[in-house]
Amino acid sequence: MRSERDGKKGTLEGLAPGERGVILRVGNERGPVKRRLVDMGLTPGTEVMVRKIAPFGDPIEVNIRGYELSLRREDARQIVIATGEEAEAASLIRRKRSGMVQHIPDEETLRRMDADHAHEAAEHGGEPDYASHDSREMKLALVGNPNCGKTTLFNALTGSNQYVGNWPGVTVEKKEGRAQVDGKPVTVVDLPGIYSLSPYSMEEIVARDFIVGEHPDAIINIIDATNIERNLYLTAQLLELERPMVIALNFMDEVEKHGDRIEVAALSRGLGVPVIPITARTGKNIQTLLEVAHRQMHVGVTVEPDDLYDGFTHQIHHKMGEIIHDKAYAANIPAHWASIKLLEGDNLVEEGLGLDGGEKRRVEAVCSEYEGAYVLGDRETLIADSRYRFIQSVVSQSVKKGPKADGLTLSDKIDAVVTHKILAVPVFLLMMLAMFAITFGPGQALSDLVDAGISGGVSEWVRGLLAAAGTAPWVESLLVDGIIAGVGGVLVFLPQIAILFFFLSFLEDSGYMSRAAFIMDRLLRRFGLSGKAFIPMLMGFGCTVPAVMGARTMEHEKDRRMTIMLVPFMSCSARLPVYGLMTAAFFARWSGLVVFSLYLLGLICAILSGILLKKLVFKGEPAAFVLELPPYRMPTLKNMALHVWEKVRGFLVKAGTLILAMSVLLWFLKTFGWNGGLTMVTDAEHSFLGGIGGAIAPLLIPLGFGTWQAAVALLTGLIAKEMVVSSMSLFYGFSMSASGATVAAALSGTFADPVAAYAFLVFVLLYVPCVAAVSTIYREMNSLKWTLASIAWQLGAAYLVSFLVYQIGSLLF
Ligand SMILES: Nc1nc2c(ncn2[C@@H]2O[C@H](COP(=O)(O)OP(=O)(O)OP(=O)(O)O)[C@@H](O)[C@H]2O)c(=O)[nH]1
Ligand SMILES: [Mg+2]
Repeated sequence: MRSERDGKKGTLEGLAPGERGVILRVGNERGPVKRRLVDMGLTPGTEVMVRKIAPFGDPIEVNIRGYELSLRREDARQIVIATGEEAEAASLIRRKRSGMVQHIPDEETLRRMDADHAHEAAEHGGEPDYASHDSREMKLALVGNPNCGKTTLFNALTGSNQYVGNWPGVTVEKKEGRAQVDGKPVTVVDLPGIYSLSPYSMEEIVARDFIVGEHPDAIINIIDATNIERNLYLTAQLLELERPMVIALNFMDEVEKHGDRIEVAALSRGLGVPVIPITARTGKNIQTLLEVAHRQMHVGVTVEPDDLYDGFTHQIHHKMGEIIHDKAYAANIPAHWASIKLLEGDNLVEEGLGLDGGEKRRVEAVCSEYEGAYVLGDRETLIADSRYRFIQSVVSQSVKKGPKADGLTLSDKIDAVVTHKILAVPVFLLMMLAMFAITFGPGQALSDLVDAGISGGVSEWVRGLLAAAGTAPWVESLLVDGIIAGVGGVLVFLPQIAILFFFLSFLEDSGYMSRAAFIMDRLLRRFGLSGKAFIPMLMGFGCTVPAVMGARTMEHEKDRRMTIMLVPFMSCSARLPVYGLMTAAFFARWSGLVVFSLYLLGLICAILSGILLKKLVFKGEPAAFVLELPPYRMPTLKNMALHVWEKVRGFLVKAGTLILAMSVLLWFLKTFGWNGGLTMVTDAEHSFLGGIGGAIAPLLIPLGFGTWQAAVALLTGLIAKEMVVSSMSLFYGFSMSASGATVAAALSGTFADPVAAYAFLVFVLLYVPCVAAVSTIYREMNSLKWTLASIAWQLGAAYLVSFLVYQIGSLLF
């Protein structure tokens, strides 16, 4: 019998935490999962180590090429590995074999290639077009892997405040901004992150279409210097585009902290493009970067990407070029790149070129020749391998890893708890509980202070002023009962909203989001979603609009639609004022717990909907789950303050515009009615609102709050959820500094008991989010049918669940 040390062959799935192996083969069939694995560095010959196994035994987290990646067991099963001596033997054989089959082009071929290149350059105008460059504003594209700091750099260059977070997939659409270089303005374009130029998900397609289709004048390729090998894989593909390019070596602060050394000059020599070390977070060296990028735009193409491949790949690539070269120029697709993409089997490029039958057959023949010559794998892996070997040769000459920090890194220590196989889920729930307890505990006290200020101070002051001026009673009513009650009623919740966003932004900036996806994958997969869906769901605690857009990172269209259907159930911050008002009135001592139960209920409804939708509509296999887990980073105060401020500002603007206007409108509709003509009514029940609300109210009786006030409040909530609070304070005219008991007494007309109040909260939690969210859903779904379906689903869920809550609750309490 052989001992463990002798090594064994098996799949990655079989490794225990801490075990290492060398990849022999990745998958049998070509497909998106396999391509993604290969793009992310899982190529034959690479060492992998299993780091962790998620709660419930799936997915697993591996370390590959110096970074952490999570993948499912079923995908890990496709990866054949060897361990111990077996691994050494395997890599020896591999080296020999690949040496054996390497064809070095002979002198004659090389000469012919050179001549071709010269010919090509002359024919298609290799000279840069200075005149046209000077007459229009030039465009610089920021391109790089997800989470490598593109947006941070974008913000530093353009002075913008675009969203930055420590997880892959923050940016999902392209954004333009302006920067100055040599006194001239240039346009800088921030793009979603990509791992390769073979896109999978919607936001990645945006990036590739821009880079390849819209011809930016130069590319700034940002590289995470702490993870250079994997990042350079995209660089290799960008070099294939033969565009003016400069490399921004980001995260230099972390490199220095780790004690690594990067020979920038050697790296630049190896890659054939300028490399500028920067720290995007502090803005260090970014002006130099901009100047070099600008120079590159004028210099034009500076690289000869043929060096990227081994001799045989080079030769095959050349053959491919001969077949498609004219078509590529006609289709305005870079020929060198198109040839290599065809060899990799990229369908999008194949369609774009519009090859005829004969050409397709010749392309196939070349591909077969390529695959046939190697014993090691299919063309996709072969090309990736070729690129990675080039990268390794460059990296080995330019990067010196510092003395490895012995023992566990900080990230490991945090992960030991946060992704622990038993503790992970309780830790998540505890974190949420703490977040809501603080928001609704001490946060509530802060709100009360503001509250006292507004109602005690402002209202009384305005009342006094108006009385002194002797204005008509309706003016006082409009100002005090309409505007101050409506807008002020919402404004008092500002501190709580700020606190909630402070916590959310801490989670987003720290690196927890990817871990949450890692922990939840197994659970979410039950209803056919990947753990990635959990990221948009968590974002939904902030605001539904960006969360719905965040679903773009889902690889399958089905998954994306389903995620969009679920996200509105997550309780957004606009619902917070409603919780604040009602819990203070009806659940004084238990308000934190009651609110937590609502957040949890939203989550549960999302998951239950997922299970149902999966059974009914979105049948099929869940998409792959391959997700990078970035190291934890201490969130910067500046970034968090910025997030909070953006939200607070948005909230203030909303209060000053939408909510103000709506409050005036509501006041009007509540104060006047139609009685043969426009008349001021004494009893609001006879007002316009009373009429509208009264028509809907009977529907709400089974839910416990069948009054016109509740009906109207819910209607106005469609405009913005905060309006529910404005409406209530408008209708019941309770003073805002009133104690919970007084408010409860005022509201007792609608809510006979806490059960009815809770049912109302449940309805507010689950029913259709605001118009802004619905219009985002419409845009992202790009279908009226789906938008209506989503509205109907949410209304149905809200009605059903609050019905159950009220009916069952009334029996129990
Ligand atoms: N220490 C350090 N952190 C940085 C630096 N640049 C960016 N970060 C952090 O890295 C994380 C990712 O930054 P982003 O700018 O959102 O990255 P991105 O490339 O736009 O990511 P996606 O939009 O997801 O593709 C954030 O937590 C940043 O604060 C840097 O130079 N040093
Ligand atoms: Mg970004």
